[in-house]
Amino acid sequence: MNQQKIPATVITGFLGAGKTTMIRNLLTNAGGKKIALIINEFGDLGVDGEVLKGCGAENCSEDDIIELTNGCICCTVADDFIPTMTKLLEREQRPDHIVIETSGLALPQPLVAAFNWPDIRTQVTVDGVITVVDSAAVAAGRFADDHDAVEAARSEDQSLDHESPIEELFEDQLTCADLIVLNKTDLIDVAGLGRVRDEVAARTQRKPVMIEAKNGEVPAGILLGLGIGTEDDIANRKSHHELEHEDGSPHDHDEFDSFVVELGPVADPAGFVEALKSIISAHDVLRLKGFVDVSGKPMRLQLQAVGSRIDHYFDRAWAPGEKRGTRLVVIGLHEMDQGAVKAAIEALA
Ligand SMILES: Nc1nc2c(ncn2[C@@H]2O[C@H](COP(=O)(O)OP(=O)(O)OP(=O)(O)O)[C@@H](O)[C@H]2O)c(=O)[nH]1
Repeated sequence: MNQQKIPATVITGFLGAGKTTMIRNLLTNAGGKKIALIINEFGDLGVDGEVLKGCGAENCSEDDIIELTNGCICCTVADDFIPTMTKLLEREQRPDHIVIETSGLALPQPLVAAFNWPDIRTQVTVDGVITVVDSAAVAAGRFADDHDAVEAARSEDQSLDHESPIEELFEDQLTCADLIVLNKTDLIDVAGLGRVRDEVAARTQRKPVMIEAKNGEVPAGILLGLGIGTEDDIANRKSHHELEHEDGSPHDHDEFDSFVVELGPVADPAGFVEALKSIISAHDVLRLKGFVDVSGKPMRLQLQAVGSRIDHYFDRAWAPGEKRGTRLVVIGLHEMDQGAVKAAIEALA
C-alpha cells in the first residue's frame, strides 16, 4: 500500500447495529489522529450527525463531519460522494484518516468501487471495511429468511429476483467486510453468541476476522490501520445485486421506506415510549429515531428504537432560540402502512 495515500475506513452494518455508537467511541480514543468523518443515513432527519457533532472530540471538529443527505451513499456515489471526497482532499489541512459511515441500508460495494476512480485512487485507499452486526437481532432471527413467505411472494410475482431484502443486504454487508464487529454482546449469553458467530460465518464465503463488542467499544488501534487496500479486491466481494445484474442495471432501495413524524410536546415520556413499542411491533417498524420535546423540561430527549428495543436519554439542553419539537424518523419495509403508523404516533402527543 502506498504510504502517502490517506487511509479511509468504511463502517457499514444494518440499521441500528451500532455504527454511530462505535464511531463516537472511536473519536474519543483515536489519540492525536485527525479524523474526517463522512456520514450518510437513510431518512431525512440527520440524527447521526447530531449525535457525532455532540461528542465534542478534539481530533474531529464539527467542520470535519460531513453529512451526505441526498439518499443512500451507494446510489449517490458519483453525484455526492466523489465531489465530497474531492473537496475534502483539496483542504489545506488534510485529515490523517477518513472514516465513512454508510447508511444501514447501503451496499458497501459501490462505495468501495469509487475508490478506484482516477482522482480518488491516487490519493486515498480503503484501509478496511468494518461491518457492525447487531448480535441480539441475529440471535432473534431477524436476518433469517422466512423461506415459505418468500416462496409465496415469488409464486405470485415471477419478476421477483430477490430473497428477503433484509437478508440479502445483511449478507452483502458481511461479504464486503475485512473485519466484523459482533456488537451488543451485552444483550445475549455466551451460547447465543456462539450461534451468532456460526450464522454470520455461514453467510459469507470469505473469512473475515470477527471480534466481539458492547456499545461499540473497540480500541482505535484495532479499527484503524488494517492496511487492506480493499478497492483492489472488490471482484471477490460482489453483492447479490451485482451477481444478478452483471449488465450494471442500477440498484435501488425500493424495498424500504422512511418518513418523518413531527409532533408537539410530550407530557409523559415513559408512557410515550411504551406506546411507541406497541406501534413498532404492530407495524414491523425496523428503525425509529429522533428527538422528543418533553413538556416543561429544558433538556432534549433523544430516542433510539431498533425493532421494539428503545433507548432514550436527555442528550442536551434545547439551545436558546432553537425551535423545540418532537421529530422522529421511521424506517420500515415498503409494505409498512405509513399512514397508519403516522396517525398512531401523532395520536400520542
Ligand atoms: N444494549 C446495547 N445497545 C447498543 C449497543 N450498541 C449500540 N446500542 C444502541 O443501539 C441503538 C442504535 O445504535 P446506533 O449506533 O445509532 O446504530 P447505527 O448502526 O448507527 O444506526 P443507523 O445509522 O440508524 O443504521 C442506540 O440506542 C445505541 O445506544 C450495545 O452494544 N448494546
